Amino acid sequence: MSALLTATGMTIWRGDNLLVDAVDVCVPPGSIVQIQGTNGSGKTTLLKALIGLAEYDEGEIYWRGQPVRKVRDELYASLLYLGHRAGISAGLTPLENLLALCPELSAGNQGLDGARDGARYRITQVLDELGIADRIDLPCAALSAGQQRRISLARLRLQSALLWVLDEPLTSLDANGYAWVKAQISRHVSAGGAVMFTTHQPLSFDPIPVQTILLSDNG
Ligand SMILES: Nc1ncnc2c1ncn2[C@@H]1O[C@H](COP(=O)(O)OP(=O)(O)OP(=O)(O)O)[C@@H](O)[C@H]1O
Repeated sequence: MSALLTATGMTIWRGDNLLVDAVDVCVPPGSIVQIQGTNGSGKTTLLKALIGLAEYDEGEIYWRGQPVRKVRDELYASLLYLGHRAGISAGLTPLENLLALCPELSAGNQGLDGARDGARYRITQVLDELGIADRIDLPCAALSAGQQRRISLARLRLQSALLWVLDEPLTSLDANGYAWVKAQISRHVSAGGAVMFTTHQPLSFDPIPVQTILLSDNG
């Protein structure tokens, strides 16, 4: 099956540092790609460059075989990106944050009680899986770092997207959270989706193979 995202010769300088040196990337449907490296090795920079959120010096990026600059909207329509930070508003509740972050839930008929109740029901179910359903109406500022991370990760169950791009998705999580994220990734790729993420440590998803892009300290 043809690849979703591919890139050839990705080269990224930051100041005098060659962070990423002629790296090739291929993300087919049903695959897991991990970008691994130490602190400061360029993982986030490469991940963001691949989806148009950071500049790069050399390389070609393609979405489904088309130069990405011509089909960027198609890439974004198929993308779920979770950044390094939780990306939620501290003054809003988990429910409010997730309604805002999940277009499928917030679009259209939020003025109608039935639609709002349906969205709340779906969000409550996912937060229950994550062990934080009882926090649904508290301001996120009152939640721990790991709980805030879980709010952000709930999007993996609430949004529908072919390609997940996750920057250090296991940050701040305990063993249960870690297992939940791994299960979501396995489920997604088993259903034909693809996942690309950054990590400090290599992760295993047996029996699903993982492709590793290893960045060295200075690219
Ligand atoms: N806009 C920029 N200008 C100058 N240096 C930058 C810029 N962006 C990133 N860097 C540098 O590039 C290096 C790589 O940063 P990056 O965030 O990609 O690393 P990382 O591998 O994701 O690190 P960590 O594991 O700590 O999150 C760092 O030394 C950082 O300071």
